Amino acid sequence: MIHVSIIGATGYTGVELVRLLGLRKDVVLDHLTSRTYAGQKIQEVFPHLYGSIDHTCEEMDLEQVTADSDVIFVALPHGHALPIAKKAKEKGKKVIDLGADFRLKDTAVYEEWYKVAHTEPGLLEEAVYGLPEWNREAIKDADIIANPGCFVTSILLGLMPLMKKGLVVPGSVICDSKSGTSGAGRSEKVDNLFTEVESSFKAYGVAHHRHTPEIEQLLTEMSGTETLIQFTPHLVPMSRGILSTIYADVTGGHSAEAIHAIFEEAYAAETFVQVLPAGMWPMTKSVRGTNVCQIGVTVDPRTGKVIIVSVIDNLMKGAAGQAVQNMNLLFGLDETTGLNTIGLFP
Ligand SMILES: NC(=O)C1=CN([C@@H]2O[C@H](COP(=O)(O)OP(=O)(O)OC[C@H]3O[C@@H](n4cnc5c(N)ncnc54)[C@H](OP(=O)(O)O)[C@@H]3O)[C@@H](O)[C@H]2O)C=CC1
Ligand SMILES: CC(=O)N[C@@H](CCC(=O)OP(=O)(O)O)C(=O)O
Repeated sequence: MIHVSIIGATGYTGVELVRLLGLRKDVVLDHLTSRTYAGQKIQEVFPHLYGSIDHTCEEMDLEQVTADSDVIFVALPHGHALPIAKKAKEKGKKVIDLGADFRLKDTAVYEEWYKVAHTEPGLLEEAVYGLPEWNREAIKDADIIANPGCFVTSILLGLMPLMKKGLVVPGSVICDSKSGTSGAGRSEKVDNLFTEVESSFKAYGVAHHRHTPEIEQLLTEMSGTETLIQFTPHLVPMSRGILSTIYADVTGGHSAEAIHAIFEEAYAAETFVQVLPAGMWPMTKSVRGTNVCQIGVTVDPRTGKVIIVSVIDNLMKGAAGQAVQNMNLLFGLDETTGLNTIGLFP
């Protein structure tokens, strides 16, 4: 049995972890923490869990959580995973952080983009970036896993086959991403009110979104060449889903067929990345509720640009699903355990 605690179990990613792990026969949910709902049954806070998950939310007692758990999922705002990971490490327990505290390797970059002091540079050095399709072997032996950002996952999976082959012209990448509102979390924000979001569509974080350095760090690692990108996120009136359209110049004048073949080969063995046949383009609804990333790719023969369209469910492959995939790897399980579902369509 794997003993699991979820810190921040009443946020959107936390409750998705509860949904994914709560009925597993090989998992015991030890502690579900929340400040607001401490003392309340989670099935009363979230009626979709009614009759399935009987746990009561509690305030976090870090000593107890780290004593009881084999793995601790941290689904809190940035900065809050640092003391938890420190205590877990002292007690020899694993941490999977859904936030950004262990993603950026340079503390100065973290502090510049997140405006939070990084108090655990030593732990940062040993944390492993949790994108299994890139880093599978390292994840298996990690103590601290930095689960990637949601936009980041869609963009990295979209570009990885070309970056690994060094085919992308540095500085040419433009990432244009759209997210549903659950990407912003469950706390009250005027920007996420129905009346603000409904019948509308807007860009935000233009030229300064905090996923930019994370994407650049990973693309640089993948290609071995310092890579800057242009990234613009947008908010669209849907609850779940991310669609990223990525444009890049490639070296060597490859045809659409050749580029498509590179993607098919790169992901042939990957359960959670599906390269669609030429001419078929992904939509967010196809991956809703799944841990799958679907990718469409072509080359525009007029401009020579590669166009990649990548979709994920931000709460699944973009957060909780990927975190469970990482947990499966950590505990030597089949990576797909508990994640084999087909999307909810329509
Ligand atoms: N939503 C998404 O699509 C994705 C989110 N992430 C990241 O995952 C983490 C969780 O996100 P998400 O679930 O959306 O967030 P939510 O805002 O939905 O939930 C946050 C959770 O943390 C608790 N919390 C909030 N503030 C504090 C605090 N100051 N101290 C302790 N607990 C706090 C909340 O409960 P309470 O206030 O009751 O304690 C709640 O359980 C964040 O770091 C986010 O950036 C990553 C990828 C995708
Ligand atoms: C729609 C929306 O607001 N999305 C969030 C991204 C959430 C995410 O991936 O989380 P991390 O903060 O863990 O990187 C945003 O743009 O900030």
